Amino acid sequence: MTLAKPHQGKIPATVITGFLGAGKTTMIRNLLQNADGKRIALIINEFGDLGVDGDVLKGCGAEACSEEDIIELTNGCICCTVADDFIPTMTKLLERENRPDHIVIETSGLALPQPLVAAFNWPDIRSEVTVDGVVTVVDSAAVAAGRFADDHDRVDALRVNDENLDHESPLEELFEDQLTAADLIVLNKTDLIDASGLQSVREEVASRISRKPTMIEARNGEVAAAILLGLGVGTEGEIANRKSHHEMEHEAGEEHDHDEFDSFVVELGPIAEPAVFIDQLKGIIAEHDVLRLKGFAEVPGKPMRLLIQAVGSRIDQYFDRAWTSGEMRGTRLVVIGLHDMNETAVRAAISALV
Ligand SMILES: Nc1nc2c(ncn2[C@@H]2O[C@H](COP(=O)(O)OP(=O)(O)OP(=O)(O)O)[C@@H](O)[C@H]2O)c(=O)[nH]1
Repeated sequence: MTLAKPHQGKIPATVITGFLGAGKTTMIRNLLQNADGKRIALIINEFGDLGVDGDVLKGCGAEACSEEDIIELTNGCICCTVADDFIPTMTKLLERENRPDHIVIETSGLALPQPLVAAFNWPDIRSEVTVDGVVTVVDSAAVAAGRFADDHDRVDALRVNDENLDHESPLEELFEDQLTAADLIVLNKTDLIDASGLQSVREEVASRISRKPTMIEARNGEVAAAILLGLGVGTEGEIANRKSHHEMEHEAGEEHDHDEFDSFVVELGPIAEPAVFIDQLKGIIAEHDVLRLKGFAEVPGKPMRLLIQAVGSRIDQYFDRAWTSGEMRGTRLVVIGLHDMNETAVRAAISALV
């Protein structure tokens, strides 16, 4: 007698999480371009108002995922809008005649994966979909630089202004919460550190979780589709044992929110000298400890728009596609930082560059 597998017939869903700029969108883009014939539906959740990730992925031209299979959830972090946004989106997706082979969900870099994974236990979802696995992408260079460990001074400073701030460093906590949820950890950006740095990153990551999920290394999120989409875990059944700091605090009567982080959009005119602009932007990011900055710029005389991606003060830029005829040209950048970031000063400094 063969026993039916518990997940048989259900659509597998992979949850991709990881801190701001770790390389989630890059990994998904690579996945869509190498999806081994699978039809993938993509749900993208982003912190910040510009929808840059969705735009990057829609532009990647992969057959595995047509534009109508890319659904953007922009109404805040997915972990806080599960009932209002995520469940109705999933229900609609499941009602489609032409169902996907696999669902991939990119959480915002600030989201806690736990409430999202727990939502797969809702009866209407559970009967149709299972969580194949949670993949946590790690920016190895940021870990090696102490991004998630050494901001205790900053937290102490924040605490002086906000006596309700009872957590350890918000970055450190979030980093641990995203690792705690993982079935697979991808140590990304290995091109930016050497072998001994990478070994320290492995040790640091391992020290922050009690379970031992598989860790693999990657550059530019290049991980085979068979690995990413073949974990077969059924994580919804295990997530109750992978509690986040926030869930533990919630059980103690505290609410969860994202007040520790802030984002805003800066709109500018054309950028005449991109190289000079980027160079000066680096200085502003470092001075104000901006965590993430991304968006598109208009360069006079160029038919293409310039994609600008900053993670800390490391900035990538390239012309990603031509402006379309109906599109409003201009420069729009989303800026994300901790809630004590001085928005007025950052806005003024960036605006003064043009
Ligand atoms: N050097 C290097 N850069 C990388 C690698 N992976 C991604 N990047 C760059 O890092 C930046 C952020 O990558 P994304 O894929 O947008 O990161 P993300 O996790 O989706 O970011 P958020 O959605 O904002 O949280 C981009 O400029 C990427 O090109 C890598 O392995 N090495």
